[in-house]
Amino acid sequence: QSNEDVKRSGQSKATISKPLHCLSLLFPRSLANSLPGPTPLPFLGNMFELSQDHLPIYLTRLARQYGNIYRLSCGSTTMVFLNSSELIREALVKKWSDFAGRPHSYTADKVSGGGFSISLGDYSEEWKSHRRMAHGALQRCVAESLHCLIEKQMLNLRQVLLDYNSKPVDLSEDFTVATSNIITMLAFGKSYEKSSVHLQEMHSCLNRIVSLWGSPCISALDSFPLLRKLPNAPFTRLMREVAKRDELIGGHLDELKRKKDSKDFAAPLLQFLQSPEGREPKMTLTDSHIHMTTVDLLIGGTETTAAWLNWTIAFLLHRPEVQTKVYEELNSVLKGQYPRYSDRHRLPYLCAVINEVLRLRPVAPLAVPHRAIRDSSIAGYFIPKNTIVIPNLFGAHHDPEVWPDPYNFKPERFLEGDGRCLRALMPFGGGARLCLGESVAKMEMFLFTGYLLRDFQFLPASTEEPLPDLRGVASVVLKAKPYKVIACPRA
Ligand code: HEM
Repeated sequence: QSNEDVKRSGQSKATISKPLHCLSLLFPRSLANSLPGPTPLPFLGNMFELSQDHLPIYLTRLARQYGNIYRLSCGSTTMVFLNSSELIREALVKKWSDFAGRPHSYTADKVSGGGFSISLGDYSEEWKSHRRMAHGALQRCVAESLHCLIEKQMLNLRQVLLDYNSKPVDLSEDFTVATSNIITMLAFGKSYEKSSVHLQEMHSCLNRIVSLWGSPCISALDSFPLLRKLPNAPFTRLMREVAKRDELIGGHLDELKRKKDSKDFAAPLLQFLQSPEGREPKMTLTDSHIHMTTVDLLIGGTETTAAWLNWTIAFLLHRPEVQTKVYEELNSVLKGQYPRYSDRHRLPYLCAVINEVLRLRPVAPLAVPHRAIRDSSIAGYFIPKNTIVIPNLFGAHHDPEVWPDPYNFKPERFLEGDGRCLRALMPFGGGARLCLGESVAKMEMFLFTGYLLRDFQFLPASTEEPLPDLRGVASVVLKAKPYKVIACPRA
């Protein structure tokens, strides 16, 4: 523990009110009490801090006060927040086997199909084999069919934008349709129009699950078990949506099963998941595994990349000269052709823009909570088994020690220096729980921006309206607030 940290935790103690401090001493706190952090209230802990409107920004501010590692509690649960790439790397990468668990929680069990989910499932031999098989299948999709699927979706999206005829429109739903179609093509061999009732039903169901699950009246059930005995309308709604999700996805998978041996069976993910080459010893993927893999990929792979694309356009509206520079680079390198993923090394400025948007708006700003599966340590602090560890990726990406002028959009920072910036960028987390769809997302981001910026100039909706809000709305995914834009076809 550095002198600086000791000083910070001392300052924090001095600022809390005396009666509150005395009260808090009456209640034992479990975790390494040496960790700094705001004083928890009896019973409630730091509920006030945890229910802040834009949690990633608030947590980042706390890091300036308490240091890059601090603790907050909710009921009897203590959470450790990591706010720098160095600390996140120490926990998730260097000590990956200590922090690869997921918290056991009442509500996660209810939404994760009895523990078959990759994203919410705890670390175990079965989980490892399941994840390896899903990863292998996804990598084969990336190598064999993804490029072509993305190109097709980009040409569809191009037509949709041309049909808008330079009218100001909110493109977020069109981006979601494109990213969702890539996953549904991989998983079910199907794509949908924006107007499809089926697509809308699936999206609204998955979105409602994510937003209901993140709501305080539902998370409170994890920390305060007594509340589970009381009626809870949002929780009943959540369970209804989970049942609907399972019915929708189960319907698709049953249809694929029936078609399996027919000529029109085209669902690469399922094919690879069930192929003998990808099989793990001592592991048979059941229907429940396949069902939850599909749910994981649909949830993980739709809103994330779509939200990132929406942020990119928002930043480019604020900085038109960056848009011009990307266009000039595309033109001079590709001479009018569409980019291929293999062109990325020849388009450094475009890649720098992609990375800078990922830095400023990591779309999964607090990743997914980790759990210490054995006693360990971070930055010299003792971290007991079962402690919940939350990587604040947003905070790490705004750490002034690493990123000069951290709140400013400056793609150039990725072109300068010795690669330190790339090492500190962690939008996909790291270690055993690294985002399963990282390679899918990277190809999508590159081709989406390359295609769109080659064909269109994005202009503000009008001179009177303000430019898009860059603060956004933070839930599990960090999204831009709705805004309109003109997609003007390039000559
Ligand atoms: C810009 C796009 C994306 C970003 C920034 C992103 C970021 C993340 C992050 C931060 C995590 C949590 C890592 C942790 O627990 O420490 C995660 C997990 C995950 N992501 Fe992504 N993601 C993106 C796109 C995708 C896509 C396209 C897919 C699927 C095709 C996907 C599937 C998943 C899955 C299944 C997990 C859970 C992994 C596990 O628990 O082992 N993500 N992602």
